[in-house]
Amino acid sequence: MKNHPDYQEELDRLTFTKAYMDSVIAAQETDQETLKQRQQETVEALDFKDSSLKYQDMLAHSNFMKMSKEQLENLRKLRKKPYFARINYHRKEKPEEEIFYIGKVSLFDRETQQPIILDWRSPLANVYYEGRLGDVSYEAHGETYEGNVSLKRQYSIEEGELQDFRDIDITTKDDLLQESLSQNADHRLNEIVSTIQEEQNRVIRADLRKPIIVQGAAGSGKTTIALHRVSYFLYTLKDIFHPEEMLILAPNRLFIDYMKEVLPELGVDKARSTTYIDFVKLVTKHSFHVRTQHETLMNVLESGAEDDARLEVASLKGDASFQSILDRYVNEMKKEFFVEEDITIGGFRVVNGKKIKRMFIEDYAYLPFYKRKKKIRQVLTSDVRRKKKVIIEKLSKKYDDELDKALYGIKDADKRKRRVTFLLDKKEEKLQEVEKEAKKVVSAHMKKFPNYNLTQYFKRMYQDEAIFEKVVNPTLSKPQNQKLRHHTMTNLKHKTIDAEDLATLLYLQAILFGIESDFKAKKVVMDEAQDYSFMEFVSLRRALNTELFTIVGDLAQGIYQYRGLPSWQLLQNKLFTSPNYLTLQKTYRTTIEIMNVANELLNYMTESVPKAEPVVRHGDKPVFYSMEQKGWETELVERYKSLKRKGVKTFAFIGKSKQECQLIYDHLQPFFPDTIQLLGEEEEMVTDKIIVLPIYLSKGLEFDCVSLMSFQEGYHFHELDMKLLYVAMTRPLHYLYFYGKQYSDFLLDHIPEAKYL
Ligand SMILES: Nc1ncnc2c1ncn2[C@@H]1O[C@H](COP(=O)(O)OP(=O)(O)OP(=O)(O)O)[C@@H](O)[C@H]1O
Repeated sequence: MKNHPDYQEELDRLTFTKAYMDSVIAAQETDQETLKQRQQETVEALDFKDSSLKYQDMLAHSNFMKMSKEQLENLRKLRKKPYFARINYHRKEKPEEEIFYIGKVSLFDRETQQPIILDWRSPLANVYYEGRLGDVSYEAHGETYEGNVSLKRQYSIEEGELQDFRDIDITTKDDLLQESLSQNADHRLNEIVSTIQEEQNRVIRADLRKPIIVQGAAGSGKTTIALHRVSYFLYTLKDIFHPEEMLILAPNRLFIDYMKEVLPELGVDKARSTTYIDFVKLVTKHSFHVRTQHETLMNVLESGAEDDARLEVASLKGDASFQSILDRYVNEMKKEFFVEEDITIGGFRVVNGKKIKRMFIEDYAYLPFYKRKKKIRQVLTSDVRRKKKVIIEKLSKKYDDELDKALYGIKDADKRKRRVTFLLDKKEEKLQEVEKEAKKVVSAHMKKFPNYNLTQYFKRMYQDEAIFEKVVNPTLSKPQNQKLRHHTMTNLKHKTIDAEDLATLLYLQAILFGIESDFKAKKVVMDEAQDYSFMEFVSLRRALNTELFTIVGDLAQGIYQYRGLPSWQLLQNKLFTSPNYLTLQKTYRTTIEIMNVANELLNYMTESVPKAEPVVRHGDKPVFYSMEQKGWETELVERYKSLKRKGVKTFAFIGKSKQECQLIYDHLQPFFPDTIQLLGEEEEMVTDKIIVLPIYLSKGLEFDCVSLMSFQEGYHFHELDMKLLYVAMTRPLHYLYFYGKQYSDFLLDHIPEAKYL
């Protein structure tokens, strides 16, 4: 690097950038006098010549910047690595080529508006990610700018010191990517802004106003890219969207913790990240116990009862056809709001019943039913108040006229007195009656409207046989009907619902009661999206009333296939108007040797998902170790120690089910007394421990070395087991081992022998 002709220039640039950052940081912290003095010192310390004047100027401007605390904090962090790339770009309209340095956030010279660092999310930075050298164009503010890139350079900067830099051209492979992939996993998502690849960049920057569905192979960067898209979204639409309006849905809390590590870096930590189960609980405030899809999966795996009615019912409740059942139910419930009686006070009609019904059906049709009810109450209250005044005036006038008549028309004093007293009393009584009636009439009328809560609505759908039959019959067969009702009613006796009922709750909540504005996300990101049922998508779409979904998943990893999405087409055809659909085929996590084995399983799956293409990185072939051999545990310990010595950091023992994991833990704990952790759903991973976890919890995670273990539960040659195995096999970065009784425990008998040892 030191012999490179640009070495000095690069060194100077880094020194200047750091000095500039220091000035900006100091400007926020220090008083102006001290600042001037400090700047003077910094300028004197900079000994590069040509551009020093320009730099001095820039430094002098740095104190005008006003920054938020957060920006300042970011700047401090970034000082260690201000930028990671540079482009030399000649825009057609400009007289000469310009140099741009690209980093995680932008920094501008206040006076000239020239970028000192260009944000990776800015339109111009797209040029770095897309294509290679030569003619390129980029879009900003609806305009296309043509130009030419003559240089793309990557930097490796550590603790503020330039370690290395190299140029990318058509022939050189992406060294930085290779280097980054060869590192160890430390239970967190890596920083990848500097190595985002072209196909990934397309996902990040795809039209932000449209929903996007991404089918991506295991390890293709779906999670990472989805989060970068969030960051890009917030940057590009910062004036319109706030991070709080963003909802990120992940499969479990463990995964959320894992994601959160990367969120602050991307500036999206204020987004709400949660699971679908927790989100529905928050929004609907239901108090049922939820039997999760994970529990169901475990039951299936541990009891082998795959034709369980529970699975069939879950599949029915998640299916697209269930929406018509719910719509029919909602329609039935709607009829109860058609209250058509007039409102009268003192015998006068004050509101026409037809008008009240019309308010519900037409005027407030855009509102949820109970919000309409509330509006109607408001309108009726004000109508009654207004009309009451008129009635009182009319009545008063009527009695006053009669009084006049009595006073001036009745000659007999006694008669007159009686008549006047009578009229005065009558007037008083009538007016009081009107006042009294007016006070109560609206409340009394509103009682004619239904008044149930969400739980009651949910129960009623199943408990009221006539309604149930009416709404379900057109869609389901008799036996399906019976199973659905029987299963749900049994659940309800135990105050329990299935995870698949949550979509019903959210759907009903949205239509009947509406969603509190605090929970109304405008943009939704769904990871591991293949595991959501169609109705879960429908319920979110309906509840949040937005099309802005980023949906990433992999059908080959659909281990909840009894309820999950059968294809992405369903979303494309039935849920969104014209979503973008993109695929990510290259896989970055694991080595060619491991992927070669995992890819074999895809041949046997019913979904036609393309095979993952590993980025060129070789490693050891996966190895099978027999548990029949005496002393295999001691060998395992030795293997572990040797890998540790080699610098391998994270290890996982993965079992098919929770039960299997308990066996793994119990058996191996004596061999790793202080270094093994059996992971539960609510627990955090302890650093430096070997993690024992079931496949469903390993989703989305990665480890340097993964050992699949089968004490009791082997994998069978059918769809679910192949998917489970595929998920497990694609977790390691570097090493994959199988520990079992025979090769067939891991379906290795269906995989060419040459691919493993
Ligand atoms: N462009 C990239 N540069 C460097 N590393 C990358 C890049 N893209 C992805 N990776 C790395 O590849 C690994 C897999 O990424 P990620 O977990 O986002 O993939 P995924 O598609 O969600 O995987 P899975 O579906 O198997 O859970 C991570 O370690 C990530 O940092």
